[in-house]
Amino acid sequence: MRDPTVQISNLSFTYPGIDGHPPPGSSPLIANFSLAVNSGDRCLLVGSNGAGKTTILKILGGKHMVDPHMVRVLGRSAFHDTALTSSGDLCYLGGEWRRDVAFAGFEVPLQMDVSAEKMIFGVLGVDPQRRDELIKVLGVDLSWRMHRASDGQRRRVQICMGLLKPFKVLLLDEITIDLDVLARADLLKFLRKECEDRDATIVYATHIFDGLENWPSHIVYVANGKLQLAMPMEKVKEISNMSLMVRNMFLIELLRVGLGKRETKRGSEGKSERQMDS
Ligand SMILES: Nc1ncnc2c1ncn2[C@@H]1O[C@H](COP(=O)(O)OP(=O)(O)OP(=O)(O)O)[C@@H](O)[C@H]1O
Repeated sequence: MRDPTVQISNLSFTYPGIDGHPPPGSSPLIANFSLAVNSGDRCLLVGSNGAGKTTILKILGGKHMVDPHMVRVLGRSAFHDTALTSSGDLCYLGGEWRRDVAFAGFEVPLQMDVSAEKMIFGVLGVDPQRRDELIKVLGVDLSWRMHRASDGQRRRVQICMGLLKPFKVLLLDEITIDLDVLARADLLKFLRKECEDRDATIVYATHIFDGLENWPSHIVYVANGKLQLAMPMEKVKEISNMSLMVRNMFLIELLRVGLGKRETKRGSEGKSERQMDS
C-alpha cells in the first residue's frame, strides 16, 4: 500500500495573537483533525463560512507553522521544507482576489503595463507543451494587458501560471470564483485528467457545486475546525444504493449541510478524526 500524499495527524492549530503566541486561554480553531489523502484523489473540502477550510489548506500549503509531525505532504513538512513548493510538487492556489497583490507570489509587480505573455513566459523551467495546453485550456489571450484585464482574465492567467509546473499535490481554495461557466468546466476537466493520468492529488475547497457532480473522488466536510465526515464518493453511492434521483437528493442534502448549516460551537460534536478509506 502506498503512503498517503497528504497526511494530517491529530492537527490542532490556533492563530497567533499580535505577540506571535496564541491568546492565553484560547481554544484551538482546528482541533484533533486527522485525515489521509492518497495519490489520484480529488477531494472536495466543504463546510460553511468560517469552518476552517482555508486555514487547513494554508497549513497544508506551508503558510502556517505547525508541528512537522502533524502535517506531512509527500512525506515532508511544507512549512519547514520550502523546496516542496519551490519545486512545484506542492501548489497552493487561493487567496483573496486583490488586484494589487494577485501576482505578488510570482514577484511580478502589476503596476506596470505587463502582458499575459510576459507573465506566463516569465515562469522558467516549464515544459512548453504543458504551457501551450494550459494557455488553451484556460483560454488565455497572450496579448491581454494585465493592468486593464478583468478579474476573470487575471484569474485565468494566475491559474495558468500556478499550474505550469506539474504538481503532485494541488490545494485549491475557491480559485474558480471569477471564472465563467465554460472556463471553469474546462479547468475542472483538465484537473481531473491530471489526477487520472499522473496520479496527482487535489484538495479543493469550494461553495460552488455546479458541475461537480461527478468530479470529486472524496468528500470531506468540516465544521468549526473539526472533521465531520470524510467519504469516498463510491461509498456515498453504495450507501444510497438507490435510484439516481434519491442518490442526488442525498448528495444535495450532504452538500447543503456542508454549505448552509451554520453550526454553533456547542453543536459541532461530530467525529474529530477520520481516515478516507478508498
Ligand atoms: N489570520 C487570522 N487570525 C485569526 N483568526 C483567523 C485568521 N484567519 C481566519 N481566522 C478565523 O478562523 C476561522 C476559520 O477561517 P477560514 O478562513 O479557515 O474558514 P473557511 O472555512 O475557509 O471560510 P470561508 O468559507 O468563509 O472561506 C474563522 O472564524 C476566521 O475568523
